[in-house]
Amino acid sequence: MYMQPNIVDYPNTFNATYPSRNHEYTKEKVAKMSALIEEKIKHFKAHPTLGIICGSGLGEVTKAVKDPVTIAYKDIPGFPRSTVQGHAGQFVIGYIHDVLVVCMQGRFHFYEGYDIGTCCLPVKLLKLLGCHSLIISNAAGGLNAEFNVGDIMIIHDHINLMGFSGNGPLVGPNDESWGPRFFSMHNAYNPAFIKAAKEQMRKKNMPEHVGVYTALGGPHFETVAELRMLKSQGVDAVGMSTVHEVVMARYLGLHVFSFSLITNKCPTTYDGDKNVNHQEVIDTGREKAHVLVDFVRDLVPVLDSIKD
Ligand SMILES: O=P(O)(O)O[C@H]1O[C@H](CO)[C@@H](O)[C@H]1O
Ligand code: HPA
Repeated sequence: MYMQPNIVDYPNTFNATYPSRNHEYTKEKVAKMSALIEEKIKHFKAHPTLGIICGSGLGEVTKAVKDPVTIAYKDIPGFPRSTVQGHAGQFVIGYIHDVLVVCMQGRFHFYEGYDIGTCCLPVKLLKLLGCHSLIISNAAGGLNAEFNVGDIMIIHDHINLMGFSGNGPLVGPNDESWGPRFFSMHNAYNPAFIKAAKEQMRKKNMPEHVGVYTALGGPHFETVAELRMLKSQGVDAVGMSTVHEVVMARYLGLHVFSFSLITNKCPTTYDGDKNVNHQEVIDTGREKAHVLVDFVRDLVPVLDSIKD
């Protein structure tokens, strides 16, 4: 769906149009959202330090949270709503071990009709709530032949296909008080976090998959020709999220750990009946919920203790 561009008065000369509404999410506006949440969690007498964005069907990760406070997105004025099955549309805030975490059960996707800046608003909110690091999870199709359905792949890099064509969250005026105009995406996925996660996987006898993720605009799944192209370019897992959230997180100076649950295999041949569908994605998430809960629960204190 094409979004009506937002028209903004650019100083002095002309009206510019921007594909991202990021610049509308000013410090003042996002701070109002953050204040509403802070009011509901003030009994913790601490601010959350780690944000967790739950992918499609991966909301059960919140089972690891003790004494949770739940806040619906609809109760935060100006915050978008989740429209996709498997995204409950609420914050779940509480402790995992001794780390106060904010989980987002539900993210926003470009294909829902949100511009790419709005898809990244949650990252700005998590920053203002006090998070120094994020765990960003997603459900993804596996392109790497070594991956089985139900495996976890640690993301060590991405290809920003939507950003390639100018559809990035930071296109438009920049407010330096959030972050710099230009910044590096080198090692955007924190190497120390990756090392710690691999150690967890080894201890748990999980396959230690590490790979490259890419996101397409969706909502349709990919053709065989598209998947073959992506595979030839080094992509291991395919989804419709995460990449732009990671761009926003790095812009804001947040440390990132990200992983995909491989919910389906991506078909790269025309034979057989290999139709990917969203129900399969959700079902795999539910079936693997116990693995995800265990993985995230043990990872949180380790990641929280790594400050750079
Ligand atoms: O990336 P998450 O939100 O996990 O969701 C993935 O699952 C959905 C497709 O089934 C798409 O939204 C894709 O991006
Ligand atoms: O195969 C897929 N393609 C794109 N997005 C996805 N999200 C889950 N599985 C997939």
